Amino acid sequence: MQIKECIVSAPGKAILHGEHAVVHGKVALAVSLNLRTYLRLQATSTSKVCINLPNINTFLSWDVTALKQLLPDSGAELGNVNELDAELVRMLRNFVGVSNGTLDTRSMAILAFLYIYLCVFAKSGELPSLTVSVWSELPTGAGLGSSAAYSVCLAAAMLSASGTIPSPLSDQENTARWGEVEMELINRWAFQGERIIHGNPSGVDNAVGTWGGILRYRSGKITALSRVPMLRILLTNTKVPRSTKVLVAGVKDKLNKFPFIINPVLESVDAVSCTCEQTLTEMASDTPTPEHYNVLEELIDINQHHLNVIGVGHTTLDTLCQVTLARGLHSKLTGAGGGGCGITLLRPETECSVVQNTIQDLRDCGYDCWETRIGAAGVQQHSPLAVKEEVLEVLARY
Ligand SMILES: Nc1ncnc2c1ncn2[C@@H]1O[C@H](COP(=O)(O)OP(=O)(O)O)[C@@H](O)[C@H]1O
Ligand SMILES: C[C@@](O)(CCOP(=O)(O)O)CC(=O)O
Ligand SMILES: [Mg+2]
Repeated sequence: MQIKECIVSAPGKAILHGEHAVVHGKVALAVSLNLRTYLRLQATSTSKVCINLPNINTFLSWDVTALKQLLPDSGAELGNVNELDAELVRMLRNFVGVSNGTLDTRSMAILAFLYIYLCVFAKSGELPSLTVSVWSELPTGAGLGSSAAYSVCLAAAMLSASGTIPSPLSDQENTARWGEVEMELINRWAFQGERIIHGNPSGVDNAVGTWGGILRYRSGKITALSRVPMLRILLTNTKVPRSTKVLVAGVKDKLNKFPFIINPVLESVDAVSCTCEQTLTEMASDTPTPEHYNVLEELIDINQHHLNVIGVGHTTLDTLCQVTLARGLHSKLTGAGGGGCGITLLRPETECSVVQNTIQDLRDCGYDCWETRIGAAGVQQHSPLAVKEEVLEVLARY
């Protein structure tokens, strides 16, 4: 088989409103970030499959012959793109030696890689030897969708390398995007990767990683919001580690235990997302007014309280809210919570000195804090010429 080498990237995301509620069929609004995960796939003649994941200090390889033994004898279809093949996941767990229910970050990343590799290449008839290296600008496990960006890159690279989807790069272009049909397929395989890492993902993160921009997401229905004002957002990483899988499972337990208490909270989060969407649409079609920003701030405060009610807050996130409020700015957690990252809305009239002082206050708390640009492009393929030198250097190191 002729393996097509490639470099792909996908963005991280911030959820404006609707995290957790979206897992239970409610609306979420999410934006892509200008922080990306990059993956380089190279063909080799070593008869080995190698994976290099420097962000999580994981470097492994397997003989292709050993991996072939995981394929069904009968030539039966392996891993349907629309559902997770539980038997294959069980075999892979045995193969890499992890127990069911493990939360070990490395194991999840490896399982997702092997699962997508086996399913995609088994369909194309042959398991090739190759080396995959992944490097991300995103903090891992901090609420900015690193797992989804990783899964989107895995899906795009393997579908492209196997020839399942064509390369979008032309001679004149150094960076290009796939068409709708290919992106749909990338998104579906990425969702299976997210399932392995998260347990029960809503699919919003991989949708943003694939399409980029600003999306409304509900039960698999993705709507791109084309008319939105340019929002200025501060991102703060409390650096408290947490696992999306554990937090999502915790909300489910609470919902099962107190359905009449938690369901109305999730309904209210849904209404917050819808009101935010309406406000953003109004702001884009008219000149944004201070009153619009007051509404956005109130929605942030309401949602942050709701997220505390459903048990995904953290004292460091409370501190983030208090510190920014002391400077007149409103914050909420973003992603799964329990630590990780929060977002702070900046108003157009917020003075530069206020932003700088807020960033310093948050850094004094031991947090990372920076202003971000939202709405970056979704999954892309790059020629080496189009990749920043420092990223290429890390990818080429292994
Ligand atoms: N660059 C990366 N390299 C390897 N694995 C990654 C990378 N980024 C994310 N992952 C996988 O995703 C997991 C983090 O996912 P998650 O808990 O959902 O946090 P988040 O998606 O908010 O960053 C990691 O433990 C790892 O398994
Ligand atoms: C909590 C949730 O809504 C978002 C999780 O995002 P992250 O993995 O924390 O970046 C889960 C999901 O939508 O699958
Ligand atoms: Mg995640």
